[in-house]
Amino acid sequence: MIALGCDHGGYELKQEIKKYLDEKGIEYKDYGCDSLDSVDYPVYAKKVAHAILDGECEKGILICGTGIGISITANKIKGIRAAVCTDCFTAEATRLHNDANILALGGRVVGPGLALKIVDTFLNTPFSNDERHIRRINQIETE
Ligand SMILES: O=C[C@H](O)[C@H](O)[C@H](O)COP(=O)(O)O
Repeated sequence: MIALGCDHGGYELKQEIKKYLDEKGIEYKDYGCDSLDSVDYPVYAKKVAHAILDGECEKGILICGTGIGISITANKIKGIRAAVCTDCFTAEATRLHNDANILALGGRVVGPGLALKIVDTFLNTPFSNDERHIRRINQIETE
């Protein structure tokens, strides 16, 4: 199950991502927002982060205008590793190396074509389980 969340700056891209996940038969839960009306991104970052930490969802996708505010918020929560990605290389690397559990996207930065490829890469790349990456992730968690 994938947790989705956005603010008004990410709403349109979230709709595209939902269509894509429907086509692929990937289950998701949408934690809002539900329109283009102006809202505060921390609300949705926290909902998605807690859905992952509570075990309701395995991974999350958060979208705001840039992906930055929403990822900063999510990364304040222990156990969350949110990565802003604007390309597929980074999306793959953050799964392999950082075991990122949230993909953050900028609805005002990436177009839907690229965004869907980034989503696909993020969701389909497993963590490497490499000892050096586990060691480093553990150092993040103990800070
Ligand atoms: O990092 C923050 C996000 O990009 C927000 O989506 C953005 O700040 C919203 O801006 P505005 O309220 O001007 O639409």
